[in-house]
Amino acid sequence: MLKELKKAVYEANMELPRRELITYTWGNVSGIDREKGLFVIKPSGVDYDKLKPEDMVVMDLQGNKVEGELNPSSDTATHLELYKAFEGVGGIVHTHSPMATSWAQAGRALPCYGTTHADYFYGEIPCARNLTEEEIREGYEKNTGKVIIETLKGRNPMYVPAVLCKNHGPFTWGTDAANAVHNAVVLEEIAKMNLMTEILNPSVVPAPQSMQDKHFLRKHGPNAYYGQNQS
Ligand SMILES: O=C(CO)[C@@H](O)[C@H](O)COP(=O)(O)O
Repeated sequence: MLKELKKAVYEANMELPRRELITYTWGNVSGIDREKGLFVIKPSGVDYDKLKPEDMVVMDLQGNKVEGELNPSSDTATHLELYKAFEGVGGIVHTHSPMATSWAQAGRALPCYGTTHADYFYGEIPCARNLTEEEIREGYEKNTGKVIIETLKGRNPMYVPAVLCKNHGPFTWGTDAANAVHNAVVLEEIAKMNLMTEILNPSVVPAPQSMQDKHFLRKHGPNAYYGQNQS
């Protein structure tokens, strides 16, 4: 079942150590087939150098495992909440990438200081609040998803395909698993650049809105024209 999607999700997971976004098993990638109402996610706690495409776990949108020998990622319920809330999302990534996780631990949102950010994320990348004790007891991973959704209320999640979870780490998403990993790589680079920017200039302010609009909308807006798709 879903052999192609399992291969794509496996490849996306293997990109995390290749891009040095994870250490040991600190992360996970999933991808969804919305026509079948199923998604594929990395198994929990399996070393990446032992991972195989056939190890990927198939889940339904009620959170039931429908195929796979191994237990799904411990963050599966977070991925599921995001798939249910964000219709355009085809793939989701969670990592503990050092720089983005440092901003998350500091409880800081990532302001848009330049065009690198604006090419991928429209406006600041927010930091979600901590879960309450009750939310943790009720279901940590499910409510992590709900807090991410709450944090982006009123914003287009495909325009801001990332949220930092306070004291935890980043979640990113995209049109498919590979695109979600691409956004995770860019997020880590932005986190690095933002830290150095603030060290070089503690009074730095976000890039002008007109610059942010141009850079984001030329690639992702309704009349995108970037690259080779210029009329
Ligand atoms: O956020 C966490 C732990 O804090 C998880 O992302 C783990 O680091 C990866 O868990 P599995 O996907 O292997 O269950």
